[in-house]
Amino acid sequence: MASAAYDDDPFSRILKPPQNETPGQQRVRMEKQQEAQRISRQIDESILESKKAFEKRKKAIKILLLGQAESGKSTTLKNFQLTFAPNYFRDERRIWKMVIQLNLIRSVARLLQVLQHEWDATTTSPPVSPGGPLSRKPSRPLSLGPLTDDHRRTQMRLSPLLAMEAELTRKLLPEMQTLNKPLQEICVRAGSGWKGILNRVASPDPPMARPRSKGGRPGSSDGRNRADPTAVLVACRDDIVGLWWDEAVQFVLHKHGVRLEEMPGFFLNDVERIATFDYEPTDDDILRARVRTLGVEEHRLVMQTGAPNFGTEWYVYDVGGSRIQRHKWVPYFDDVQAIIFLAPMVFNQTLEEDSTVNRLEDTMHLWKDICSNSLLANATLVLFLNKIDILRSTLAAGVKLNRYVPSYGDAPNDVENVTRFFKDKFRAYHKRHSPKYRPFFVHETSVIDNRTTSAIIIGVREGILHAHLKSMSIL
Ligand SMILES: Nc1nc2c(ncn2[C@@H]2O[C@H](COP(=O)(O)OP(=O)(O)OP(=O)(O)O)[C@@H](O)[C@H]2O)c(=O)[nH]1
Ligand SMILES: [Mg+2]
Repeated sequence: MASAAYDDDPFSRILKPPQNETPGQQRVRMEKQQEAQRISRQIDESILESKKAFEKRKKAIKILLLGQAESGKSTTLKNFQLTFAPNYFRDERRIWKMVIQLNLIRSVARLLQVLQHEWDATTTSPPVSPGGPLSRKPSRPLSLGPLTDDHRRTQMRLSPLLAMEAELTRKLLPEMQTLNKPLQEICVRAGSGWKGILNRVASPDPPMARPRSKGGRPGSSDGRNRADPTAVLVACRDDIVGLWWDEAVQFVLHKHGVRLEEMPGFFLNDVERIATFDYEPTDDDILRARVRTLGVEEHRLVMQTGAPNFGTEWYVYDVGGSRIQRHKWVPYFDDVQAIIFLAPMVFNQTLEEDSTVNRLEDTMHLWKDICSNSLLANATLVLFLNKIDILRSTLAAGVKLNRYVPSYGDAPNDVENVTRFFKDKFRAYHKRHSPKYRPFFVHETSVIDNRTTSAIIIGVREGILHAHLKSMSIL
């Protein structure tokens, strides 16, 4: 009977013990069978786990941060992290310290570049001397412009900083060597483990490198240890401070229309605090640090509130905003509940990737595309009119909006009127181009200010949760 059953069932035939099996062979066969069963159970369990994770993820709320490059997407993500996990950056300060140092070095490099342009341009111009701390000493000018040979000497003393920038960028971003463009920003490819790389490069300062006194020059005879950005920055601190606050230098920057304070990752006002051996970035510093995003990064956040089993898990997707990055956004469109769109209120600048396109014009086009996209028809759109602080300082500096946007006409050139003007424009596009009705949510933000941004984010979270529950007919 047993033999007939084995012959009928193909599985049983496979498992059928061979004829004349010895007890030893039987033991080995049984052990193999048990091992096979254990592996099969393991596979079943992992399939179940993945299914559970998939279901959980389907229930999770997904937010996509969109907007052009430098609009403030990654900074908004940092605000989410700080709002829902106040100690988020505690263990990352060393990494951010290096980013901030590189941001600072980049500003110095840009400053020196402008001075060089001035030297190149003024060799035949009549001298202009607005004076200033560096130009008070009598010295023979090398050029006929406002800059003296004191400025030249400072420029030469700062050259180790530039060498350091090139060296660090090479270490951090080997792929950028091929681009070979001067003054490039630090950028990170999503999922490249960039924090790990930075952590390895940002080795702690050796104890022997600490100065005996403030501003000492340790590490080598002139203190400019080529491998340590902290030591080089400390050694260059007084020169950077002197140059940045020098009246002649400010005059040249103004003359060339360069507002370094509007550059991403601007830390020149904080050199005395940052260029020290004991510097540790604050959360505010980290919010202002600039790292360009390439690709799409997924960040999981777990929140304390929400309906039981619902609304506690959020995924925030941070994307690269430059034009060549935007096609990578689309695969995320059909699975998100909400978009936070960052529209920087910078009306007098052009895109870095295309200097013929005004930033605000690009933002308006992008907003129109997002509003009209049918894959996003059910998503809640939240608009952040960001960089309000920069708008304020631009208007205060006397820059007229109607020079860039003639339709603004003769309305007052102040923050209140300008903001209202843009709000109305964005609202009109939203109404006209959305495939079906949806409410218009807008906030004026300056996402480098965590206190006000946190309050906005908490409100946005409630709004998104509410809309999501409603769409699932839970409310
Ligand atoms: N002053 C000011 N600076 C801001 C504001 N929002 C962002 N920034 C700064 O602008 C720079 C660019 O911000 P990011 O958040 O990196 O921009 P992004 O949209 O992620 O840019 P990509 O990654 O290139 O797409 C950073 O140095 C920020 O600190 C703001 O409201 N005011
Ligand atoms: Mg970014």
